Amino acid sequence: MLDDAMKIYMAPLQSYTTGFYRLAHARTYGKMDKYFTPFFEENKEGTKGLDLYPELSEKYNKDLHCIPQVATNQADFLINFARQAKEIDYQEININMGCPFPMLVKRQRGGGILKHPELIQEMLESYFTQGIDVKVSVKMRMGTDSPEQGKSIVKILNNYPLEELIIHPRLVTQKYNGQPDWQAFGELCELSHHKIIANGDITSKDTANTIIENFPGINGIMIGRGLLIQPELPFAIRGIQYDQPILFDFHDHYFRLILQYYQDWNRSFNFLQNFWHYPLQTSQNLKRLYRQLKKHNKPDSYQLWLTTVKKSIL
Ligand SMILES: Cc1cc2nc3c(=O)[nH]c(=O)nc-3n(C[C@H](O)[C@H](O)[C@H](O)COP(=O)(O)O)c2cc1C
Repeated sequence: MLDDAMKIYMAPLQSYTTGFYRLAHARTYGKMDKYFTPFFEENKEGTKGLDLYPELSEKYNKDLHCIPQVATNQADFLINFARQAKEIDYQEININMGCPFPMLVKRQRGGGILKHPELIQEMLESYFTQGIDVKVSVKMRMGTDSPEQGKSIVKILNNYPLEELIIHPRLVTQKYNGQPDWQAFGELCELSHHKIIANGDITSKDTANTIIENFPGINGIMIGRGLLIQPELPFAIRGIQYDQPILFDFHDHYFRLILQYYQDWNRSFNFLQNFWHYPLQTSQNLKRLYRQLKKHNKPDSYQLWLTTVKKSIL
C-alpha cells in the first residue's frame, strides 16, 4: 500500500482536465491531493479578471486543492496573476516551464523559458522581493533542447523558496515522443533543494511503484494521460478498488456539469469528444468507436453511440 505521505496529483492538460473534468472526477472517484489548471497566458488573460474564468470559479473548485497555472516570463504578469488568484482564495500558483507548443516556446515561455535562465532569475527575484503572500511552485521539463539547461535552471530555482518542483524528464524538443529520461530525473533530484514531484508516462500501478522505489526521496507523483485513459488509476495506485467500473458515472457527472454551464449542445459536444479521446485509444475496436463519435453529434445519436461504447467496455 502506498504511504499516505506520497502525494498523487492530477496533471494539467489543456482542453482535457478542465474544471468540469476535475470536479466530476473528484465526485466520482474521490479527491486527489492536488489539481493544476491548464496554463493561463498573458495578453489573453491580462485583460480579464481571473475571477471571471469558470476554470477558477469556486463552483468547480470548492473543496479541491487546485493550483492555477501560468505560462509567463514577465515578473509583472506573474505578480498580478498571483494577486488576482489570492483575491479569489488561491494560496499557490504554478509556473509552466515545460509546454512545447511552438507559439509559446518561440516567445520564451513554457518550455522555451528553460533556455533563458536570466529570464527565470529576473522574474523570481522580482516576485520574491515583493513579499507576495502566494506560494509558487514550478513544473518543468529537463531542458528546451539539452539536459544541461535543466541543471542550470534547478540551480537557479534553489535560490528561491518554491513550494515544490514538478519534473517531467523530457526535453521540449521531444514533445511527447521517446521515453522520459529517469536517469536525468535522478540527477536533477540530487541537485535540487526542493520537494520533488515526478511526472511522465505513469500509466499503471507498476510504473508508479517503480518510480517511487527508484526515487524514495520524492514527495509525490503527477499523472496526466494515464489518468485520462484510466480515470481510476490514482486510486488503484493507493490500493483502492471499485466494485464496478464507474467510468459511465464519471461521464454522467461531467456531461451534466457541461450542459448546465453552456446550455448549448454544440459547445458541450466538443468537451464530450475530449472526454472520450483517451479512454477510447486502448484497442483497435475502441479507436474505431472514437472515430465514429464525430458523426454522432446530435443528442439522440450521441446516446445511441454511448450505448455501443458501454457494451464494448463493460
Ligand atoms: C494535450 C496536452 C495538453 C497539456 N497541457 C498542459 C498544460 O496546460 N500545462 C502543463 O503544465 N502541462 C500540460 N501538458 C503536459 C502534462 O501536464 C504532462 O506533463 C505530460 O503529459 C506528461 O505527463 P503524462 O505522461 O502523465 O501525461 C499537456 C499535455 C498534453 C498531452
